[in-house]
Amino acid sequence: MNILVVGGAGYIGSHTVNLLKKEGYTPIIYDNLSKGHKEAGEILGVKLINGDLGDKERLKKVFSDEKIDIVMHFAAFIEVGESVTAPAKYYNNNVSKVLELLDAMVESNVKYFVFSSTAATFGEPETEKISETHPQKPINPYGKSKLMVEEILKDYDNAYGLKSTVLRYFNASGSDENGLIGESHDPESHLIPLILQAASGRRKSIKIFGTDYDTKDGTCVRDFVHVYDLAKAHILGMEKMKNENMSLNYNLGSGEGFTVKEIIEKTKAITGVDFTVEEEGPRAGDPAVLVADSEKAGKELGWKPEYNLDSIISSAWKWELNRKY
Ligand SMILES: NC(=O)c1ccc[n+]([C@@H]2O[C@H](COP(=O)([O-])OP(=O)(O)OC[C@H]3O[C@@H](n4cnc5c(N)ncnc54)[C@H](O)[C@@H]3O)[C@@H](O)[C@H]2O)c1
Ligand SMILES: O=c1ccn([C@@H]2O[C@H](COP(=O)(O)OP(=O)(O)O[C@H]3O[C@H](CO)[C@H](O)[C@H](O)[C@H]3O)[C@@H](O)[C@H]2O)c(=O)[nH]1
Repeated sequence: MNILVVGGAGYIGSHTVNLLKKEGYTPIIYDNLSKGHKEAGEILGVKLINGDLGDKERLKKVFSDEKIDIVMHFAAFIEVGESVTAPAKYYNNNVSKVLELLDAMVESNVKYFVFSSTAATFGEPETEKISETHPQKPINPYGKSKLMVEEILKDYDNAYGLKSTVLRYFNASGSDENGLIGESHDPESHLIPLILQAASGRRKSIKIFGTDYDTKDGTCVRDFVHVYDLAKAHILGMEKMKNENMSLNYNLGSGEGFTVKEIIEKTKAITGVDFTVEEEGPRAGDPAVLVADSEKAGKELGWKPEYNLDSIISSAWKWELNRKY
């Protein structure tokens, strides 16, 4: 099966490419390298086409030349804070350009689409854990842009029969256990890689954003899920969507929340480094608690996260100490 992985030179896309290849699929990366790393394609030995998501004619040619069966779509801008100050950038890349990709698919008769959505489509949680039936009321343009695509996908299924699997990740973390590929965002805004940069000395400290939340130690609670567990869910979701010719959606997390302070303490224990921690005011747009209810993915896909928090942090630490890009 030939799978076009749009945004496959980025963090989650590249780990999914690696798993797809290991499991016998033929992934081809399509990425404009605005944020991704061409080294990921080279290290994994996978063809990388340098192209933009919004280039419909180019995509149609790629679909035909490479005989593409399925598209996995990871490409997006991903910083919540930036989306508040530069919404046009987010609606353009995360919504308008996705329409070009979807239209290229419809015109080329490519019928299956796997979409990277996010817990940020839910906004402030109304229940302890967030299941697929939780209301979707995003509180920032990033989350809104992802929800818009979810809605567009329902209409494209009704009108054109384009089937999609929507996967809403909670906090993706961890890197390849062998240190082959890993998380490398510029700028980095994610908690675990930033803590590890404080441990390795690339950063002088880690700042805690907010210590007065209504949680057990006053810091935010998040649900961390290993990037290879997410990659596995892409394969399971894709197979079910194709076999049953139906559109699907799942929330993907471990179901367990950890506070920011707990993550820092665990990282100190795993790395053996006692780095500086500073306390700051809260970051705009951060819900206090985000924890997934992933029972539906368990029941329907047989998906269960295999990596715990320790293996998430230690795989990311290995990468931090020996980064290839
Ligand atoms: N990282 C997380 O914790 C997280 C959580 C929930 C959802 N997501 C979603 O998962 C997806 C992947 O996230 P990531 O952390 O791997 O991000 P990333 O920035 O590492 O990867 C995105 C890739 O898309 C490419 N890209 C961006 N715009 C493009 C365009 N117009 N044309 C072609 N390529 C383009 C970039 O060059 C990059 O390689 C995103 O859609 C993100 O919204 C991520
Ligand atoms: O230096 C830092 C960085 C983060 N945090 C805190 O750590 C928690 C996690 O922050 P991240 O930026 O790592 O992750 P988010 O939960 O904000 O967001 C991530 O998950 C979301 C879904 O839950 C979105 O999909 C988004 O793209 C993705 O970055 C937050 O409480 C944040 O305030 C700190 O205290 N210090």
